[in-house]
Amino acid sequence: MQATKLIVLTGPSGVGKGTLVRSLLQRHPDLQLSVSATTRAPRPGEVHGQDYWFLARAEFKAAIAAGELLEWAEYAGNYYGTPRQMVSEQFAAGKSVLLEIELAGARQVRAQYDAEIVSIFLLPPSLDELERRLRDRGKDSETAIAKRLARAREEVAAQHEFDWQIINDDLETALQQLETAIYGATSCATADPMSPSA
Ligand SMILES: Nc1nc2c(ncn2[C@@H]2O[C@H](COP(=O)(O)OP(=O)(O)O)[C@@H](O)[C@H]2O)c(=O)[nH]1
Ligand SMILES: Nc1ncnc2c1ncn2[C@@H]1O[C@H](COP(=O)(O)OP(=O)(O)O)[C@@H](O)[C@H]1O
Repeated sequence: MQATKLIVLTGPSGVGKGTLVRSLLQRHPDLQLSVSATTRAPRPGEVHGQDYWFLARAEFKAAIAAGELLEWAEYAGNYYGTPRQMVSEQFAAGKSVLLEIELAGARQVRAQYDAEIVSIFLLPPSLDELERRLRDRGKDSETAIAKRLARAREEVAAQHEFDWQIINDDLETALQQLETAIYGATSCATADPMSPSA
């Protein structure tokens, strides 16, 4: 029986957070992924309410004013935030919730909760490889890629604020290390992440 936790996964755009989270949720259906709100336009194939709650800027600002967001931040020209309600409901039901959010949001969450948080920073093998992944993904404009890479440098510099740092080089290895961070070493004897700093 696992204790209820708030799992915060952060890392530069293109590092592979979404890819790893999809595999993690398949292997651990008990885990609840928080669906964020954003003012970013949907990418082809993204579904409202599933990938994000896609809001107009005025709607997003109204949600902030009404205190509906647990945290929020501006990223590459758009707003992103975690709706508070889903997290509270799942927590009340004894379920662990996974937030896939950027650095400023992760800091806000850490300021509100303490003991029950597991914070994880996902790193690329190199910044060159990060750029390659962003380009190969083919979902962002050149301007958007440039903004994401600039932000990546700032985010990587803050990696030690997090309990765990995991390098997403080999996907399966990173997934196993993620499982160790969340569920403990007994569920996965092969992982060897850096030890928690907190
Ligand atoms: N603070 C915060 N950041 C978020 C939230 N949802 C997504 N993000 C982050 O916003 C950044 C941009 O997300 P997105 O436009 O989907 O690009 P992608 O991560 O490259 O696919 C990523 O670093 C996400 O982790 C949220 O609710 N709050
Ligand atoms: N370990 C990995 N090795 C090589 N490519 C990867 C790896 N993990 C993810 N990718 C690829 O990198 C790109 C960005 O991954 P994505 O999950 O969208 O990142 P994020 O959600 O962090 O922005 C995708 O094309 C994905 O297939």
